[in-house]
Amino acid sequence: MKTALTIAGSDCSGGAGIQGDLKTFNAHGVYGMSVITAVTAQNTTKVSYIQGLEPITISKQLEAIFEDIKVDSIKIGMLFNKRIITAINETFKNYNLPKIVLDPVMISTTGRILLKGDAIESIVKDLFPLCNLITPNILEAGKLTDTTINNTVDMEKACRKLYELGPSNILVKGGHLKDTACDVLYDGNEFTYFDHKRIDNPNTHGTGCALSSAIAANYSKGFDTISAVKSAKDYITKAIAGGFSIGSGSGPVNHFIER
Ligand SMILES: Nc1ncnc2c1ncn2[C@@H]1O[C@H](COP(=O)(O)OP(=O)(O)OP(=O)(O)O)[C@@H](O)[C@H]1O
Ligand SMILES: Cc1ncc(CO)c(N)n1
Repeated sequence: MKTALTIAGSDCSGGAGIQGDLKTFNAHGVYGMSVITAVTAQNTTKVSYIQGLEPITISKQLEAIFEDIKVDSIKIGMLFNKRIITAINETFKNYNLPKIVLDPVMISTTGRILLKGDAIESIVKDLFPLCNLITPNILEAGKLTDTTINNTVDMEKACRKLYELGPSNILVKGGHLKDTACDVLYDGNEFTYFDHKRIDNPNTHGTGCALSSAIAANYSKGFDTISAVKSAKDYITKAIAGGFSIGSGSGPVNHFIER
């Protein structure tokens, strides 16, 4: 069986972060492992508390996995602060790394900051060059490129700028666009569009986490980037459409879907 590792924050409500990623790996038939960077107290309405873990706790988790188990892909999500990013970067130097998908998580759906300001620079400098793919939403891509993104033309421009920062592929996600949910992929040469209709459903908590971990799972199974993203986009579209409602805010997507 193929494996996948998520390096991300814990979401006790089970929709996003580590919990959402492991559910996604499972749904893809890939053995999931996790390195927890931060523990959040959150639900469908808010993030009420965040505890970033000590860098040593993160390095030790990474070492325990890499010393013993073959990791076929890595998904990176919430990193929270600069010290955590440095610990990951330093530990990574000791191992051969598989394909890495990095979702530069900055703000929760409910508006809480999940990445401290000075950490953005470290993600770009230390981690972007190691990534096979990064998956910012339009707000994150805007912040990283100092631009405002309102449409697919702006998304293309952001892709070009982000590519210069080192990742081999860029996927700017359009979940926060007004009329469509079009994601734009750039491989440094060509653009590919993954255009699906917007689904009118407030239960989109963890969509970004599920998309990036589905792509990582597909990489583990040997898919190339376009096939991995296409299959992940189909998955997340079904998972949003098949949504159920728990909690009084933005509920999670449904991983119990027919595939
Ligand atoms: N209402 C929607 N209808 C269809 N697809 C959607 C919808 N909302 C998000 N998506 C899709 O879900 C995926 C995640 O995109 P989004 O831009 O919401 O990421 P995100 O903001 O990082 O997610 P999160 O809310 O987990 O932080 C993308 O493929 C996007 O196109
Ligand atoms: C732990 C965690 N990671 C990512 C997100 C973004 O959806 C979230 N809300 N919580």
